[in-house]
Amino acid sequence: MRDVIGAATAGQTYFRGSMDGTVAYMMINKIPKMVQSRVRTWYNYTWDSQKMLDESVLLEQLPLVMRTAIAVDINLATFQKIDLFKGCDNQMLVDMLLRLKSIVYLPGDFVCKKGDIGKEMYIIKAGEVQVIGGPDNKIVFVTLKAGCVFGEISLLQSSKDGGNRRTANVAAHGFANLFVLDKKDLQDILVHYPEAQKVLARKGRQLMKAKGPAAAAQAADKKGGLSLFTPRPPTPKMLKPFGRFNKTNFMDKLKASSAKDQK
Ligand SMILES: Nc1ncnc2c1ncn2[C@@H]1O[C@@H]2COP(=O)(O)O[C@H]2[C@H]1O
Repeated sequence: MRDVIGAATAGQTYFRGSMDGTVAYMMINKIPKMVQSRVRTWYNYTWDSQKMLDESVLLEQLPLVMRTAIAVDINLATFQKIDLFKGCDNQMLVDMLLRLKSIVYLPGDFVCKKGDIGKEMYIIKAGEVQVIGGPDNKIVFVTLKAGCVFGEISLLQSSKDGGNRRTANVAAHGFANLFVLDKKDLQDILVHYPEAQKVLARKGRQLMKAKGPAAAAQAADKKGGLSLFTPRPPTPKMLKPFGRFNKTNFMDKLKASSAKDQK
C-alpha cells in the first residue's frame, strides 16, 4: 500500500516539476499568453485523464515480455475490431501495439492538415475528431469516435503524384486521446508480414477510392457545392497504357516515399 502511495506521489511531483519548468521556460521566452494557456491546459488534462504525462517512458523500463502482456491486455481487443487491420496477423497487431505512442490533443487542435506529408497514422483512444473543410473549415465531413483509425490514406499510398499527402484536415472535437503509429515503425513491422503488407496495400487503394479526393468532391457537392479536395486531373488517354508498367511492390513504394519525405 505504501508503495502505491509513494509511486503516486512521485508521479505527481514529476508532473508538477515538469509543468512548472515548462511554464518558467515559456515566461523567460515571452511566449504569447494564449499559447501558455494552451500548454497549461494540456498538462492539466493529460494529468487528470491518465495520471501520467507519457506512459511510454514508464513501459519502456519493463522487460519486453511484460510490456507485451500489458499492451495485449489493454489494447489488443480494440485493434482486432479495426476494419483496416481485419485479416492481418495477430502477432503483427501486437508488434504495432508495442510501437504506439499516446498523445492528447486539445479542442480545435489540428491533427492533420490537408496537403501535408503523412508521417503518422492515428487510432482514437478516447474522444472524437472531425474531418473538416470548406471556407474557414466550417464543413464537417465526418466525425470519428473511439476505435476509429485516420491518417492512414497518405501512409498507405506512394509518394508518386503526391499520394503521400494528407487528403483532408482533421481536428480534435473536444479533448482527444490518440494513439500514434509512425510510418517508419509501420514499415519496419510490415517487412516481417508480407501477407499483411498485401492486405494493407489493397485496403489503401480501396480507401483512396472511398475517402480520397474523388469521393470527397462528391460529398462536398452534396454538402453545398464546396470542395474539400481539388480532384486530380484525369490521366490523358495516350498515357494510360504506361500506368500498367508501374506496378512497383507496395513496400518499395512505402520505402521510397519515406526516404523522400525524410530528405
Ligand atoms: N470521408 C472520410 N471519412 C472518414 N475519414 C476520412 C474521410 N476523408 C478523409 N478522412 C481521413 O482524414 C485523413 C487525413 O489524412 P490522410 O489523407 O492520411 O487520411 C485521411 C482519412 O483517414
